Amino acid sequence: MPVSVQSPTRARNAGHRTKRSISSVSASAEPKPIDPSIIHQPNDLSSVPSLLSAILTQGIAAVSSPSDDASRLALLSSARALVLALEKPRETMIRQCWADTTCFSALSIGVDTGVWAYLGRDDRPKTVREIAKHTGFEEAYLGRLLKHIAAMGHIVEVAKDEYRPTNFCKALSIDRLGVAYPLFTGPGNTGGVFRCIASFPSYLKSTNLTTPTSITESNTQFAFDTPKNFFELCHDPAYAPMGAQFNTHMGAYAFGRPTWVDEDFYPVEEHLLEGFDAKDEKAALLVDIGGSIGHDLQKFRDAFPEAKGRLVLQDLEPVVSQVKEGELDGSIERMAYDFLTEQPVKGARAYYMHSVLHDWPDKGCLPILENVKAAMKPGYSRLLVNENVIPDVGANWESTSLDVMMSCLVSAKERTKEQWVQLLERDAGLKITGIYPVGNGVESIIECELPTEEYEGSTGEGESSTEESL
Ligand SMILES: C[S@@+](CC[C@H](N)C(=O)[O-])C[C@H]1O[C@@H](n2cnc3c(N)ncnc32)[C@H](O)[C@@H]1O
Repeated sequence: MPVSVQSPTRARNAGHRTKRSISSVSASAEPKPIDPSIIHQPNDLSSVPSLLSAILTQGIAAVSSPSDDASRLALLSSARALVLALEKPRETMIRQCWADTTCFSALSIGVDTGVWAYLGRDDRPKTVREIAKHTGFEEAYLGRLLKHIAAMGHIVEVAKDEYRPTNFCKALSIDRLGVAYPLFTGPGNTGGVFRCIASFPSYLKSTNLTTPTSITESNTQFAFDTPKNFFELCHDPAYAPMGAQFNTHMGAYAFGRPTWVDEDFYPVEEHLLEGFDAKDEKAALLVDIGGSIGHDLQKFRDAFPEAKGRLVLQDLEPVVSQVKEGELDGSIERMAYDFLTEQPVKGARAYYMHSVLHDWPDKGCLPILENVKAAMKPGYSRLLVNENVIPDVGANWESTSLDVMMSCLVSAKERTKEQWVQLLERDAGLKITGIYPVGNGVESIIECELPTEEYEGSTGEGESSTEESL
């Protein structure tokens, strides 16, 4: 039975009501309750005509030049907006609360049990009976799960109890992509990353709705009732294989996205290769700090196979030991290293950190930056911070979701340009020499050096010609 809750303001004012006439109610009066009939109205019917016309134009551009990903992304954004505009609030709520969550669970079960690997191994439609036989599922229940996945559009129902894979379903059988699902649902009954997401509203209330900044009392510690932070938890054998899944997931995150070694992104040749001091054969060209299982260094090696100098992958021991022999180019050194301790590789041409500082609140970043600074050679070494620079207006959902995720898991954040200038220049005492963006929702390269004596502070304006798109 619905319970009517009187707001504290209304309760306080009730005794004075007789002193105020209805006509004296002004803009400052309490707003009227929302009319419940809006539940039956589409979310934003008025924007449908303009979205349809944008979709027509963007659709023609995307189809006529399939290699132009910007057109496809613009079309996708309008198509998503159209769905939301047409949906009624009840439909959005049921989709988000029932359909998306159960679909996620079913996808995760399918990854775990090899359903997608079997269905997606070729384009031939397969019966529920056949898939059940190959995966050990009870046929009747698998049929129910597949019906839901088909209703959500991820597989195609070609006949009763018979399905064809989509491109997405096939991709789920690739470990790097599929592993995100069991990472979020968690090993055993631990609840994985979802446990943190589910506890976040209560955690925020417990902190009086303030920005999460505590490294020792983050939402992960609250959710799992542990003193361990997210990364320590990942490496706790009780939660295996969460750590390995997380590292693999990080490799997939960058799948198909622009990378800093692409042409027209960061001037690798001019800023790193030229001027590299190759006289000392032990000289390091690039040190990837918190580099996970080496995907970024491998991309660098693929792009610059002839580049001289050491390429050093640094991460915590359980992470670097996850890299199997032959997985990375033989020239990439693996080094177990805790970045809260002294940096052992001195005077490298470049130190690189990708999605590392976003894991830490400002006060947690400072010791990490101090250790890099102490190893940098003045006038020679560069620090390349590969991170989102959130625009003040019009942020992309990939980066905003990551921002909330960071606050939820590790009390950290994605940063705006102003916040990067504050952290890297004013707090850590580095000099930002350029910010190189490549597109909204994709990490930029923030290039830093040790400040020279003449340096009197900078606005963080970079050399990049596309700086204004930040
Ligand atoms: C979000 S991941 C980014 C990984 C990689 N740079 C990338 O972009 O895919 C952060 C990395 O920092 C590593 N890390 C966390 N604490 C660390 C520490 N104290 N010392 C070294 N690495 C650490 C984690 O193991 C993880 O690989």
